[in-house]
Amino acid sequence: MQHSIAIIGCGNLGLSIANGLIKTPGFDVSSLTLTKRKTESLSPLKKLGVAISSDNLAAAESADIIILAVKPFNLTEVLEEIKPAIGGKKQTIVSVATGVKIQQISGILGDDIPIFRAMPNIAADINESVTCICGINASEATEAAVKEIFNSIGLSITINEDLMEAATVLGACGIAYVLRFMRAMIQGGIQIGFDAKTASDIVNQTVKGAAEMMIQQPIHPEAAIDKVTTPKGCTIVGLNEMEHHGFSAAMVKGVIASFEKITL
Ligand SMILES: NC(=O)C1=CN([C@@H]2O[C@H](COP(=O)(O)OP(=O)(O)OC[C@H]3O[C@@H](n4cnc5c(N)ncnc54)[C@H](O)[C@@H]3O)[C@@H](O)[C@H]2O)C=CC1
Ligand SMILES: O=C(O)[C@@H]1CCC=N1
Repeated sequence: MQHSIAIIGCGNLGLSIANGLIKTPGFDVSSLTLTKRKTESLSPLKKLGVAISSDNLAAAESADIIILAVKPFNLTEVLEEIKPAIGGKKQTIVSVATGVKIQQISGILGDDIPIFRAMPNIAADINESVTCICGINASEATEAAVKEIFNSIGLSITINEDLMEAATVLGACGIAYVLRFMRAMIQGGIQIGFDAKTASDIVNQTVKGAAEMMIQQPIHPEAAIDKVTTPKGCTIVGLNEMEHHGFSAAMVKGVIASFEKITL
C-alpha cells in the first residue's frame, strides 16, 4: 500500500521532491498533498491530480508521512500549527530543515513520534538526489517507507544524526559547488573557442561521465586522473596550474566554511 504523503512548504526543495515522486514509475499522485502559503505557482501540479493546499493542519491530518520543507526559521511555527494532527494515528515526520535537530522537533511534537531528518538535494527533481537520513522512534516498516520515498528520488544513505550537518554540506550544498565548477569550465571553453551551447554540452557530458565512472568503477579519483595525464602532456599542465591557483584548497576551505556556517 502506498502511504499518503504531505509536503509542507513547497518551495525549491519541496517542489523538487514532489516532481521526483511524480516521475517515479507507479507513484500514485492522488496520495500526494503539497502546501504553500500562496499556492498559485503549484497549480500545474494540480492538473496532474496532486492535492494543493495552504492548510497545513488539514494536510498533516490526511497524511501518513509528513515532509517538512520550510526554512529552518519557519519550522517551529509550522510544527505548532500541525501539532493537533500528530500523535493520534502516529504520522511520521520527516524534516529537511538545515541544522534543526530531531530533539528540537520532538520537543514540540512529543517524544514518541517517529521523526526523521533527511537531507536531499535539488536533483530530486530528476530522481538523482542523494539523501542522507537519520531517525528515531520508527518501526522497521516505517523506516523502510521513508527510505522508499528517498530511494525513488535518488539514492538514500542512513547516517548518524551527528553527521547530518556534514551531509548537508557535501550533498545539498555540494550540488551548487559542482554547478559552479561546471560554470567555470564552460567559461574556459568559451575562451578557447566554443559557443556557450557547445561548451555546455561538452561539460555536461564530461561531468556526467566522470560521475558515472566513479559510481560504476569506484576507484580513487586520482587513479583515474593518472589515466588522463600523459607525461609532459597538456592535462597535467592544466591541473598543476589550477592547483597553483588553489583549486583543491579552495574546495576544502569552501566545504569547511559552509559547515561552520551551520554548526558554529
Ligand atoms: N534548497 C536546497 O537545495 C535545500 C534546502 N534544504 C532545506 O529545505 C528547506 C527548504 O528550503 P528551500 O526549498 O530552499 O526554501 P524555499 O523558501 O524555496 O521553500 C520554503 C517554502 O515554504 C513556504 N512556507 C513558508 N512558511 C510556510 C508555512 N507556514 N506554511 C506553508 N508553507 C510555508 C514558502 O512560501 C516557500 O515556498 C530549508 O529548511 C532548507 O534548509 C535542504 C537541502 C537542500
Ligand atoms: O544554503 C542553504 O542554507 C540550504 C541548505 C543546503 C542547501 N541549501
